Amino acid sequence: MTTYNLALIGFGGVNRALATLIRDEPHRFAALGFELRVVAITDLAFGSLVQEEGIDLATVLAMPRGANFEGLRGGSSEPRNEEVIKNSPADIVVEATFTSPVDGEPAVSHVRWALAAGKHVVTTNKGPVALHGRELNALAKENSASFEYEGSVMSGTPVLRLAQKMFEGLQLKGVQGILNGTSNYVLGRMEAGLRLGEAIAEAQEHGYAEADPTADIGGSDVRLKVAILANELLGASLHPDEVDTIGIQEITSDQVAQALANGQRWKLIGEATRGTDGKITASVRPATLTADHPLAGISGATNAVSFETDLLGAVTVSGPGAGRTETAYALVSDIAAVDAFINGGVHV
Ligand SMILES: NC(=O)C1=CN([C@@H]2O[C@H](COP(=O)(O)OP(=O)(O)OC[C@H]3O[C@@H](n4cnc5c(N)ncnc54)[C@H](O)[C@@H]3O)[C@@H](O)[C@H]2O)C=CC1
Ligand SMILES: N[C@@H](CC=O)C(=O)O
Repeated sequence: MTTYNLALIGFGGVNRALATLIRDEPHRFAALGFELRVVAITDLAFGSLVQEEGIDLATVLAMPRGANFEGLRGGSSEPRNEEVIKNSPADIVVEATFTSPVDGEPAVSHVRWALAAGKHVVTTNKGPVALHGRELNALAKENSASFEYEGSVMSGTPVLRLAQKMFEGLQLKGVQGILNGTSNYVLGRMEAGLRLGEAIAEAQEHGYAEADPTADIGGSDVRLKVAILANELLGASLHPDEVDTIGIQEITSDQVAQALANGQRWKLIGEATRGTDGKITASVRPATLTADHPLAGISGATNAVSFETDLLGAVTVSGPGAGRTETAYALVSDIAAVDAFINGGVHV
């Protein structure tokens, strides 16, 4: 059976959930026809660790926050990201550091270094895809490497591959969705009477929120996702700055209660639409939806996206939009796509 060597860049909620799956559920990967070995980890907090024969995941997963890799063989308290990405014996670089909605860094550099070195990249980080997707896909092609990012939109729910594979022969006219788990969770908890700050703290505990949750609440997380959907599925060349964005930060508990009393729910809606002139316009804004709207019933960290098609009308997909293990699954599906790429199988 093929063994893929992984370098985990970022050892927070998502990559720790992936490491836990690799440690506890090797049969899941064996069923896909490969096994996974983590040969390197880097993280701002833990430093870096390289062990060619494979890192003992039980040991590193048991390390508390505040500890670092110095003292372990091949370990350092410095996060030597560039050295690890370029020189470790990893076949696949798993990028799950923090998302910058402004310039995508440091993740953009991580992805560039890996692809330029001919290493495959799987990532849940929206920044590189939304801000530099075209350039990075070209770099991947140039270096015969695979660049996979299913988890950049709607966590483990496979919206990108589903639309790319299953909507063949249809024309997509637009997409509209609830694309942020944290804000949707927060709005639901405000309906239950919590204050905004209390609800955000709960979302952080569940692992839904960004490192800086103003990205969730202020709409910049959805702006990146809308740009990705527009560029990947509608053939646009949209920069996230071109997506008019209003978040939910100004929505008050009174407004939430008032809407409920009127049979409505506040939702943060991201959309991209192809106009009659072919131009794609996109926006993110809060809206009150009546109960009969297909997105009104989407609660908690669940997300949903409606694809507006020419022959079927609206096709709506819903599923987890955030969560550590749910997002780690996106990486599993991306690694399976890398495997298919390497073996000349079906690859989107
Ligand atoms: N948690 C979720 O539900 C989802 C997360 N994502 C994305 O996945 C990525 C990871 O998310 P989480 O694991 O939840 O975040 P997290 O905040 O738990 O972990 C990120 C880790 O990256 C490390 N890090 C930050 N900058 C670094 C640098 N320059 N070098 C090395 N390490 C660095 C941090 O120390 C932290 O341990 C983010 O980009 C996020 O937007 C995407 C979909 C869903
Ligand atoms: N913080 C994001 C995580 C996934 O992208 C969210 O809440 O949706």
